[in-house]
Amino acid sequence: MAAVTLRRARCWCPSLLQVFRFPVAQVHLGRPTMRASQQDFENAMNQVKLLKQDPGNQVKLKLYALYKQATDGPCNVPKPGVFDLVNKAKWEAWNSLGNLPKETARQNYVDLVSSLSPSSEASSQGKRGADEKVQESKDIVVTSEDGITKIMLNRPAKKNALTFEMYKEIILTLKNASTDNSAIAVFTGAGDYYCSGNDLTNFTSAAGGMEEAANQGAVVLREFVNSFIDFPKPLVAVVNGPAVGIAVTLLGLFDAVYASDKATFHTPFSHLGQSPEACSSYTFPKMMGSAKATEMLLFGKKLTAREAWAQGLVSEVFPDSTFEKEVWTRLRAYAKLPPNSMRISKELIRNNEKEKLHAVNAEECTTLKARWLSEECINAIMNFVSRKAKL
Ligand SMILES: CCCCCC/C=C/C(=O)SCCNC(=O)CCNC(=O)[C@H](O)C(C)(C)COP(=O)(O)OP(=O)(O)OC[C@H]1O[C@@H](n2cnc3c(N)ncnc32)[C@H](O)[C@@H]1OP(=O)(O)O
Repeated sequence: MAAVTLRRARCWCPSLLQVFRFPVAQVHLGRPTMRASQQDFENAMNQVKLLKQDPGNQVKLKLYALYKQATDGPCNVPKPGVFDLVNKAKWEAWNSLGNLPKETARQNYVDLVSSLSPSSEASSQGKRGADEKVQESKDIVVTSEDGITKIMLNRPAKKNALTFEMYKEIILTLKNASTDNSAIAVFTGAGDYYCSGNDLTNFTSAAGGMEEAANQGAVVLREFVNSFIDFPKPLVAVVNGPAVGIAVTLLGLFDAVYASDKATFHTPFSHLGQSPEACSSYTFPKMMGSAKATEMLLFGKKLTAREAWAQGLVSEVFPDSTFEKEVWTRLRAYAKLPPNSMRISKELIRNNEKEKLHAVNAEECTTLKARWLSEECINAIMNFVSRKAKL
């Protein structure tokens, strides 16, 4: 009979652990099996504690599921309720293993941990060093050259989805850029996406539960959007690929938007049980008329770059093959224009509706806070999370 002592792991980011408190166990299961032995299993559990980098919620879910299957066998406990987000995701991950034999689960656990082990971390870091990409690990890369502050969303493996930390970093970056020596500020994305919008695990991985996360989310979002409303210099988006959610709605607060013809613009708020943000409930109908804004903001119609141009959301579309070269050449020329003149002209344009934009932002944040706690939204987010958990 197995004797299992549960305790909490102390590794990676504490807030993530609070979410997926998968047990690190001292397990005595008796005889070793033909494949991964009990000792291998225990070693793997210890290795997990030594990981320097958070492997992400999906991997943690997988580890949790394999651990439970290896120790308790197939999942036969009741499914947690719809509002018990974390336990429901864990249950789904475990349940998805069906009747996988304990020995196989144990072997899979050992294999998974070994793929995350410090030696593989070290070798991948070594590769990065050889490429001299010093800032590779940062999610927001800020550079300043030729009068341009370039703000690159740099989380390509997650399609540049925005974490809470990234929102906060961007607020600070814009604050710095508003007083630095550059003439203009430019946002772009690393990899094939511009940005896939809000990281949908922001809420499932919040330490203090959904209500606390919704409160904090609304405060951060309001400040985040305010920093775009108030940014004093020309703000340009170089949309290198698909944009989703808040990455699209924010564009209504930019001064110019240049898009590759591979870019798409998608705001699936109703699909997510959410509502528009970044002042788009005001800027989109004003820009494209209410019929077209409804198709995007209520029905989640995805636009091509050319359609977005036709609606006034995009300034100009470029062939992907020449996009980077053409756009940056142009931006370098714009950045040589007299900066004070550009700043004053922007102020004239923006001052006409700054007050209105702040009021809209406040109302949208209040509305969203309630949406995040709704069953429609919670279900949509959990569907996304659990879809991945089953991979
Ligand atoms: C302070 C809080 C403010 C909140 C403001 C409110 C903002 C609202 C919004 O922005 S709503 C929009 C939210 N975004 C989405 O709904 C997009 C969700 N993602 C997807 O639908 C797809 O991932 C995709 C279409 C962007 C890309 O699909 P595909 O090409 O098939 O790639 P993958 O799905 O395999 O994605 C690769 C990898 O990235 C992870 N990922 C992508 N987008 C997100 C995201 N928005 N949140 C979290 N994770 C994301 C995805 O899970 C994969 O990870 P994995 O490799 O499985 O670990």
